[in-house]
Amino acid sequence: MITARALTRTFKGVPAVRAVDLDVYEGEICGFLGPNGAGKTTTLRMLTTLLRPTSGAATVAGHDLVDDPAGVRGSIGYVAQGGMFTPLSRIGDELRLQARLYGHSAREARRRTGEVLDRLDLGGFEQRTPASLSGGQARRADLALGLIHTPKVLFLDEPTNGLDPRARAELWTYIRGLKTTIFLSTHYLDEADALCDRVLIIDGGRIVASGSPADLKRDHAAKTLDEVFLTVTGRPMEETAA
Ligand SMILES: Nc1ncnc2c1ncn2[C@@H]1O[C@H](COP(=O)(O)OP(=O)(O)OP(=O)(O)O)[C@@H](O)[C@H]1O
Repeated sequence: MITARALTRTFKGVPAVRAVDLDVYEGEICGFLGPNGAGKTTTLRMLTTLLRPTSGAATVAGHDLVDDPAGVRGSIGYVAQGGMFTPLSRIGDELRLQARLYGHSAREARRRTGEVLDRLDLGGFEQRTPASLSGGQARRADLALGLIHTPKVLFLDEPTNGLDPRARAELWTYIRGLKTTIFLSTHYLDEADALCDRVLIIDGGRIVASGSPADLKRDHAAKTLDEVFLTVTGRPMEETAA
């Protein structure tokens, strides 16, 4: 569903992402981990067509990132950090608007809005504003917005950031239940372990480890992904977190 080969981005000659190769397969949840400044957001922004690669190539859902950015955009959902809704909008209005922007009729937009809210246990929340939701509900509403056009690949940037441990674990259940290909960045190693089929660790703009959580732990003789992270980056995740 996603392939990248030697994907590179420099800012004024300074490399942020260096020759990254990655493959994400249909239906899997792939976690993208790394310290602050490692290149996660830059990679995510390239794969979602928000930033042009300096060199290298990638396809998302079969569409070339550079030659067919519109094809990529039509096939993906992107849930950015920090809330997706306009503060004073009603949840239902914004979802319907988003569906219309993807070309659906008013009737189909209503149907999709109801369906996606039900799927995320937000039935009855159509008239609510984002400010009236709990942190976990707000993140679920963000997921709903990312899913309204039934994307083939969903990109999630730190989906559980700022949630308490219980709300995070609850959101994992919803994310698992989406049954679509998901590429998510996180700095929670327990999250990657619990949620992801496969994990990529990026450091200094390069992929320094990849594999299923179980394989990574076995290969590095580690009990936890924290230990794997320490081995491959040379420092614990907590030290690198903002
Ligand atoms: N627009 C930009 N101009 C110049 N440098 C940039 C720009 N965007 C990112 N960088 C640099 O590229 C490197 C990678 O940044 P990026 O935001 O991709 O890291 P990250 O892994 O997402 O970090 P964080 O976890 O802090 O969000 C950093 O050194 C950053 O300062």
